[in-house]
Amino acid sequence: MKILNAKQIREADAFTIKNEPIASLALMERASTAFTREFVRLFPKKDRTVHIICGQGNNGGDGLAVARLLFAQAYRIRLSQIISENSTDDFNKNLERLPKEIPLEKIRFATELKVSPEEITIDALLGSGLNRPLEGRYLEIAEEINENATDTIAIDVPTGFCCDAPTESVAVKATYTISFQFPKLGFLLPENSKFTGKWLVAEIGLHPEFIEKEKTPYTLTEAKDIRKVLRPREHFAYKGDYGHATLIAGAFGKAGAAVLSAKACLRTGAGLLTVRCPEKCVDTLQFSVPEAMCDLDSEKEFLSSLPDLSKKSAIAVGPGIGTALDTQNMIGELLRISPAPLILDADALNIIAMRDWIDKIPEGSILTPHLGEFRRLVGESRDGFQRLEKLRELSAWTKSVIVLKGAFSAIATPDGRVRFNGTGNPGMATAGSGDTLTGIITGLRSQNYSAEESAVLGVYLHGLAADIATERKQSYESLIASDITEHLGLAFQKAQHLR
Ligand SMILES: NC(=O)C1=CN([C@@H]2O[C@H](COP(=O)(O)OP(=O)(O)OC[C@H]3O[C@@H](n4cnc5c(N)ncnc54)[C@H](O)[C@@H]3O)[C@@H](O)[C@H]2O)[C@@H](O)CC1
Ligand SMILES: Nc1ncnc2c1ncn2[C@@H]1O[C@H](COP(=O)(O)OP(=O)(O)O)[C@@H](O)[C@H]1O
Ligand SMILES: [K+]
Repeated sequence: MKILNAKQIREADAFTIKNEPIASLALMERASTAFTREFVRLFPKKDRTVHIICGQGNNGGDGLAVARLLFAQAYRIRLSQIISENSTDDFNKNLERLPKEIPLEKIRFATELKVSPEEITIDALLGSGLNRPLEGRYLEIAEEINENATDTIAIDVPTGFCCDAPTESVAVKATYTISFQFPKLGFLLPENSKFTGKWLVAEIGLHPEFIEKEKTPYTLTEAKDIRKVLRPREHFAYKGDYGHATLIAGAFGKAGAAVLSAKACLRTGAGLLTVRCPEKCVDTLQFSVPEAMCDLDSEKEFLSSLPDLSKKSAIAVGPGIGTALDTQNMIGELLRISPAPLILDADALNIIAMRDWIDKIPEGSILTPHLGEFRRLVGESRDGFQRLEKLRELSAWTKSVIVLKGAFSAIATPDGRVRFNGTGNPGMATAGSGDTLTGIITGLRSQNYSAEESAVLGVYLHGLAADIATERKQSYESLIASDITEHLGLAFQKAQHLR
């Protein structure tokens, strides 16, 4: 799914109006109907008054149409119209169509607006037409909503929310945002979830030809993209067909990281797996993952040297390795001689940052930093937008795929594209879930998926498995990394659409 900026969305609206063709008023009706459908799903009970706060632009026009549509479904509605000098034609037409039974209050000063916690508040004040930070009356209204509303549902975007740049002033903090056709880039960045709340996208039938041809570096991966890339297992397959992966992982006290990665790698379908680990990790590994072979380092407690890496289909390094000097030197050697593209995670990334070795990363590798590791690699970012630019730069610089982990993990490729992932949940903010991801990506890379495919598929399946685990038997609180691996089977089935 493409992520377009506010200007492109305006152009998509205009193109649709001209070429479908459809009257702009009818398009507004379609958008409002789509919003109403989602709203009714979220709030099927009609026991609370719905207070709709409208500006006089097209976002306010949507608000008026939504008022009429909800009123027709027997919701109790009241409207506040924030009076300003101008109004759009479609706003005016929807005002004419508004049933007389709906109470409408004209608000000139912010102090006249009363927001009640007992009501459901719909924010239709400003949408994607925002062209400067909120100030004066609009700012006071946003503050009044934030202070007193309990459930605020934003039409398209919360008032004051900036789609494509940091939101620098006050904005409405919505409980839900029901957005039209496209997720907005800002929805995917961590500092903005306080404004959007939970967001969802309502399809409004903007012209497919426009969407097809419009260029953007940003997309959100959908189930159908995954299905296209996943390859079925061959009937006459032999384990050698699915590669021999190597995982360089573990240190004394951190054998668990190696175990989690190894299990996830095998559960993802690698033909063979060898884990290179310090001696003190071996028993734990062999006991917990008997399917994996172990290759012992000469050191007992930490890794100090490389195993034989010839004929390996994927080499992952990092989970639980620590940063001992010998381990640092081992990483230096690996970057120098690596015969196959690498998957670099955790302390391998920390070592690269400490030793200033970004230039040495072999082309075609996959890096999987979380926010902290990313900061160590490329320094502080002012905000999520600048961080995205740094992500794209790092990918181009290293000619590698970079997975910036978090909610909506972002996967950058050297050609400048960024693919966001929508599966996963906050239960995954738990020890070892990153180690599991490394295993999954390694398993895919080992089966000869490209670096980009492995990252996109891996992150998707990782999140999907966590979602299934949470839905079936865990809560966000109780989810642990092993649950993710245990549910990879169901994730594959769902992704392949067998169930
Ligand atoms: N045909 C279309 O273009 C469609 C538009 N739709 C709706 O229209 C919205 C966009 O409508 P508009 O472009 O009319 O804009 P808005 O309704 O978002 O804003 C109205 C006007 O407010 C002014 N404004 C901007 N920033 C301000 C600020 N900080 N303080 C005070 N005033 C400010 C601007 O002059 C802007 O044109 C979308 O978010 C969506 O809800 C939908 O109905 C779908 C179809
Ligand atoms: N709130 C969240 N929503 C979705 N996914 C999340 C969330 N928090 C963490 N994750 C995912 O969980 C994993 C955590 O990885 P990481 O921070 O490296 O954990 P660890 O170091 O403990 O293994 C990443 O894949 C990340 O995308
Ligand atoms: K709004």
